[in-house]
Amino acid sequence: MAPIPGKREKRILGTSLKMYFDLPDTNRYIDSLAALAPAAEKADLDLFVIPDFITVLPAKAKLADTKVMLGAQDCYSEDKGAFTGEVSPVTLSQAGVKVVEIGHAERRRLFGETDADVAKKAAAIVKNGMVPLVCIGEKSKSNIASQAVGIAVGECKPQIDAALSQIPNDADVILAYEPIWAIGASEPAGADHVVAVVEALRTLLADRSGRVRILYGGSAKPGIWKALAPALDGMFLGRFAHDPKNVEQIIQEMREP
Ligand SMILES: O=C[C@H](O)COP(=O)(O)O
Repeated sequence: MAPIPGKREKRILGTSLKMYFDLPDTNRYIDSLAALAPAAEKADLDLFVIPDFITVLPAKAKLADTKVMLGAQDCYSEDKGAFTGEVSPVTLSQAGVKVVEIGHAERRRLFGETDADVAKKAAAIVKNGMVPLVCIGEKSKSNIASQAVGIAVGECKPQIDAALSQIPNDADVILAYEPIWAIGASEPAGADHVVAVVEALRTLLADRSGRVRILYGGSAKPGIWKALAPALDGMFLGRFAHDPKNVEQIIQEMREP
């Protein structure tokens, strides 16, 4: 069903733990996030957490009595076969994963993930009943503010086109707009830039009938949501979620007025 003009999607907040925590720390972290589930529900917010593969199953057990969605940091594009070291989307789905992150800047840069890989993985994720969380973003920061939005949209468009090319028009998708220069930085991208880019990206998505939610990621932290809220559906946290108090604070900031 096409979105009703002016109607906002349910807000969504989540974090990827990347490879920051060891096993005991990840388990402790999942416990603390589970404890925030009632606050997220009260704020009418979807909350998700993406641990490493090893912790997916214990995390599923810890989150069983909550509505916190479980994610995975990657998956392979085939369901089964001779693909040593890869993780099947079938297995992830069976393990309780609802959201699978693909195309993160670190995977593109360090592990050679391409737009074509992202497209195949998105198809496999949707086929297995999960939602692709597709990371997009421009590589460099333009010094000329008036050109920065156009450059960003120009780099994000082929990433989006590829990710959506192999999935049905009515499939739900989450996009995480993460300017690469803002990932792992001390400060997030400026809200004016993010809002302008995301508004432009939404016009490219107008023909989709499935639910599209767009998150901001890249040094996202407490205090920035209000300025992003007019254009964004949520935030994708990294390091600044490591202290659960920050997540708690952001949940409060994201409550509908
Ligand atoms: O997956 C999360 C993003 O890459 C942002 O990470 P960061 O907030 O640590 O920069």
